[in-house]
Amino acid sequence: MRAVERSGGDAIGLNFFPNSVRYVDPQSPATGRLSRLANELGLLRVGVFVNESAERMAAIAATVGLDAIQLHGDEPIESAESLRSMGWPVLRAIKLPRGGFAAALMQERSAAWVAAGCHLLLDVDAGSAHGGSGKTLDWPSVAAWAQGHRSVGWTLAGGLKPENVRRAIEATGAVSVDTASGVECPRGVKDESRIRAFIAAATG
Ligand SMILES: O=C(O)c1ccccc1N[C@@H]1O[C@H](COP(=O)(O)O)[C@@H](O)[C@H]1O
Repeated sequence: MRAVERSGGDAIGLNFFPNSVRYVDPQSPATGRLSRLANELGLLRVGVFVNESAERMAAIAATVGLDAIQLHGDEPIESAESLRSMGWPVLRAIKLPRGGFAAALMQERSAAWVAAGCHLLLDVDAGSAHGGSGKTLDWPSVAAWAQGHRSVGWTLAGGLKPENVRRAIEATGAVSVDTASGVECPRGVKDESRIRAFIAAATG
């Protein structure tokens, strides 16, 4: 976490999906300590959830101390509306095919979430794993959609790593990027040098 802050990163993700290799227990004192340290370092704390009720997400967010909630499953739009009405910033993962996709598909999958006040997180459809696939999107397709939707807030995710994040930014015009597996070695364990290299490549 200190590597994120020292290198100029601005957020961390706390993953509350029990099937994920990155899962952290919301009841564990260690998770609360992690959250407090992130807050002291000025990092935004994003909770990653899959198919939890809005009430449970809000309760975990309040207990652990989160700044935003990332919906990365098949949640209904009502979950986002409910969280937004409670004042929580919401990021909605829009899961897209690996190959090229039409801007109309992206529009169809994202319009209601934008209308509900969500920030979009564009990721590859990882099936039952939901996220953390390490696979990249078709960046030209992302760029084609983004050019027509300049007022929409979005973040690029999906297989980003030190070796490709600069190319991804240049190809898509992303102003914010997110990664999970791309800064790990071995899988599931964050690697300080990869975090530094990722942020340097993204911001350089
Ligand atoms: O990381 C996970 O295990 C995960 C599980 C379930 C939902 C989301 C998850 N992570 C998110 O997936 C994207 C892409 O990950 P990657 O960079 O391709 O490894 C990432 O932004 C995480 O927020």
